[in-house]
Amino acid sequence: MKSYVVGGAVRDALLGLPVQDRDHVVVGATPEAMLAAGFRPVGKDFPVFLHPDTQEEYALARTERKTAPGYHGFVFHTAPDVTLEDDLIRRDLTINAMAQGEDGSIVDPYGGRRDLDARIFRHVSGAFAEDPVRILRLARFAARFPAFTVAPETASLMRTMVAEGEVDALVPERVWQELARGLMEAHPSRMLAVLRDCGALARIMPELDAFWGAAQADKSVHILRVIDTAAAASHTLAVRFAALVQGLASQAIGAVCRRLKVPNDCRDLALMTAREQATLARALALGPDDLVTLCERCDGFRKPERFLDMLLAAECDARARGAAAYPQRPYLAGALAVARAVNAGEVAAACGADKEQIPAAIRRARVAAVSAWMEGAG
Ligand SMILES: Nc1ccn([C@@H]2O[C@H](COP(=O)(O)OP(=O)(O)OP(=O)(O)O)[C@@H](O)[C@H]2O)c(=O)n1
Repeated sequence: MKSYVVGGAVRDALLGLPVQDRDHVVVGATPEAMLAAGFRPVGKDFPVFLHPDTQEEYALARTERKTAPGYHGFVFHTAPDVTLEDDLIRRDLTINAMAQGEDGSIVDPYGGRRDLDARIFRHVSGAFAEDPVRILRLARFAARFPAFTVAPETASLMRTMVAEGEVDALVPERVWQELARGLMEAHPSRMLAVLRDCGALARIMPELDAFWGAAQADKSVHILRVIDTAAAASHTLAVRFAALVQGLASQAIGAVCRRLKVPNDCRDLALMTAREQATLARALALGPDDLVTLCERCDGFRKPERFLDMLLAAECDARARGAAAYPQRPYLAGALAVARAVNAGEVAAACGADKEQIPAAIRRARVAAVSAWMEGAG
């Protein structure tokens, strides 16, 4: 039996990047031999084992064949006569289809090194088309490695796959998982551009895809800028998602979130940011009463972090439009802090037995505090 490091670990090492996880392929072994060597079985779908000491994953070399649409329609074949080349040819991209032997030598039957040097995403074989997740993976890799371009034959294959409905067969969880990972990369705009080019964006998020319509050409340029602005500021996933979709109507955001099963925190922040856009734009002109109303409407007293996240997402939009600064953010954060500092317990106690008066009294105290703060600041 022989084992090799494969996939992302080889790619990243050759790119001079830190290697996170090392996956291994084992050739010439059987499950029984792995167990006898002390490996622990983990694979439900595939024969995968954990190394007894390093806990790294070792998979038996396998071939795969698609039998039905969607993510689960695969049968795999594993046997001691499945070669390393057999295993590598079923993989997605040439840059992910290299292996490294225990002696350090690189096994590269499909031109991965050449494509890595030329910064090209190229599919290894027709097997790429058997797994539509790979379209999303490629788009996500584009967000991570922005200098790479898509090989013309791979771009063409992806367009065919999309046209044949492959992307529609993906489960929402899987789509969101890849999108979310891509949004967290350094250049998410590249992911959107790749998805747009192959037609997948129109299937996954037609609401955003419409921004590329002729009359709206500058809108697409803007969202690409917004999302990269959010990434450059290292914002959280929720902020990045809100930054991305804030230009959509609430209904459209709701539709995207339902379709992709977007987590609640991302959805809620996106809806709130879109809803408050106009108010945030004129925040500096709001009076104390309106400022407190805004904080209340956004549930800022109970969820101040989300309020601040909304300001971050809105700031990305302003900066992507060329604003050198976004004074609304410190201003509204300041107003919320002052209003939150009002001791609601004390105000309530001062109301005595008249409990119905409490909410109005707390509100008055908050407005008074914000008003005093504005005078002090002004
Ligand atoms: N749909 C998929 C998923 C994975 N792979 C192969 O399995 C390897 C490991 O997959 P994974 O760990 O998901 O990705 P990495 O390439 O390691 O990338 P990342 O750095 O994002 O983990 C990939 O390199 C690729 O060879 C594939 O061909 N098709």
